[in-house]
Amino acid sequence: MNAKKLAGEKALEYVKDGMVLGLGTGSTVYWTILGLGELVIKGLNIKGVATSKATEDLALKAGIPLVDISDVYEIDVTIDGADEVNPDLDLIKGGGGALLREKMVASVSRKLVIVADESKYSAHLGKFPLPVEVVPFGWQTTMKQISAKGCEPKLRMKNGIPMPTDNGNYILDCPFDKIEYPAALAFSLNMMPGVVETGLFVKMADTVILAGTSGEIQVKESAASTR
Ligand SMILES: O=C(CO)[C@H](O)[C@H](O)COP(=O)(O)O
Repeated sequence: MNAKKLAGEKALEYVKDGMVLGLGTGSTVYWTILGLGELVIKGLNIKGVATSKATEDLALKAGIPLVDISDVYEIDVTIDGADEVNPDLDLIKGGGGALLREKMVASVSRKLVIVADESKYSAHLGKFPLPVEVVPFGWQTTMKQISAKGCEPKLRMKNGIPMPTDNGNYILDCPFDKIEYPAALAFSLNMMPGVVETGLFVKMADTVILAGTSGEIQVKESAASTR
C-alpha cells in the first residue's frame, strides 16, 4: 500500500466546511491536496494558503481557491509533511526546500497536522540532514558559523547551481546526526545573521498521522504544542 497516500488522505478528516487551510508541500500532502480538490468539486467551501509555488500550482490545478497569507487573520488547520518526527512530535522539515513559508503558515495556524509515512518516525532528530535557509550574501561565512555547531553543511544544488528557494535564498543541509536539544539548536542557529530560518519545528505540531505500507495508521497527539 502507498503509505504516503494513506496518511495524506487520512488528514482530510480534519477539514470542515468554511475553513481556511494551510497547504503544505511534498509528496505526502500531495494526496491531501488531490483529495481536497475532489471535495471542492463536490461542494466543499474552503480556501487554501499555499506554502510553496509548487503547491500553489498543484492546488490551482485541483480547483482549490487560494488566498494570500497576508489576507487571512489566522488559518484553521494546516496539513503538511515532514522529513523526521521524534516522540515529542518535534520535526525536521525542508527536504523540499519550502521550510520558511511552511513555518510562517504553521505559525498562524490554530492546528498543525503532519502527514508522513512511518519511516519518518525516529527516536532522535538528526538522521535527516537539517535544512537551513540562508541568505546568498556571505553564505560561506554562515556555513562556517553553522559548522562550529558540530556538522559539515552542504550547499543544496540543482542543475549545477545553488538551488534557489521560492524566496531567492539558499539551503544548507546540515547533518548533525543526533540533535539532543532541538529548541536550543534552533535558537542558536536563528541567532546567526545569515540564517533566515531552520527546518526545526519545535512544539509546533499538534497531530502527526503516520501510515505504514501494510495499511496501519497511527495518530499521535501532542501534549506540548505551544500554539
Ligand atoms: O518539508 C517539506 C518540504 O519543504 C516536506 O513536507 C517534507 O520534505 C516531506 O516531504 P515528503 O512528503 O515528500 O516526504
